[in-house]
Amino acid sequence: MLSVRQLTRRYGDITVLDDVSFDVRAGRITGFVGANGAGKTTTMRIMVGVLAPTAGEVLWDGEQATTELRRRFGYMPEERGLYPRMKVLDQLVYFARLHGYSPAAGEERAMHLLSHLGIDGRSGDLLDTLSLGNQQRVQIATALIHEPVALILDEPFSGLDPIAVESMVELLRVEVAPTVPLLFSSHQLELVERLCDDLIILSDGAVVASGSKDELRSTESERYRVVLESGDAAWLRDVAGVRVLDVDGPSALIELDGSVPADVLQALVAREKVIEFARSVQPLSELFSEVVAA
Ligand SMILES: Nc1ncnc2c1ncn2[C@@H]1O[C@H](COP(=O)(O)OP(=O)(O)OP(=O)(O)O)[C@@H](O)[C@H]1O
Repeated sequence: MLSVRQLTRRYGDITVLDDVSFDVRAGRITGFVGANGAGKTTTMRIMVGVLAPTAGEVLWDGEQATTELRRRFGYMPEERGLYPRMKVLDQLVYFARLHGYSPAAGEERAMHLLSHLGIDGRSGDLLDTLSLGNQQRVQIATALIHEPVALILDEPFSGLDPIAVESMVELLRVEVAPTVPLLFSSHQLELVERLCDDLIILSDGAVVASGSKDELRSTESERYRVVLESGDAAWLRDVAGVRVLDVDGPSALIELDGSVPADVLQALVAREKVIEFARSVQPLSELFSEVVAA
């Protein structure tokens, strides 16, 4: 498990990270979200060791992460850092060799990743002749080239078309061993919602929520979407144990303050025909606005 504890980072008088602690568990995909300037990149750079924290530490299975270990992390920086005038395969083999691969093993690994990403046909091309999306695929291949023990990806999906996103997601699912903690930042909340198991929400340099996606979305009281056959659902406001959050004609979003769902449903059908009574899961975008605005 990869963890950060009480990370603080200051630039002069400005504190951009303030006492940040969280865990990135192995075998789970952890999404890292927060508004522009919240401190995601700063945190990730500290985790891989390219930036020093003002205070706090990065732990691996509870012990301080060494430089040696962090060399085995895979990192996709926000500012993509490849050689534009070098051929795609040559640079992947170059990075593989920096990690101790032989030229043949490096080439094999590189071609394996490129073919997974659907760009093996471009292996002999100069990087800057590829589209931005394809350059990004090469960047992810670079992060994976040495079979990393942990993966930290800063906005890996930004600017990609849906097919490229799918091939990258598929590659991560297949290539990343279940023992590898994977943290990725993104502003695409629907994508984060679909992909991640765990979530960390950062706001103004502080963690405002963290945990499994399901835990974070389950509110104290249960929410249900109710659709009546006709009329106006506003009368639900008078039903005991029900708090109405939203009404739109015959449909309403309600919260049950500890009351038994079956009892509430019974009270509703006694009065009117109910077409739908279904548990409603809070979308991530709503959770995000709630915790960031709090
Ligand atoms: N070298 C620096 N000197 C001063 N301030 C900095 C420096 N680097 C980053 N910051 C500030 O730290 C804050 C956090 O920046 P960071 O890039 O970590 O945010 P982020 O969450 O990754 O944002 P984004 O989603 O826009 O990429 C910002 O206010 C930024 O201006």
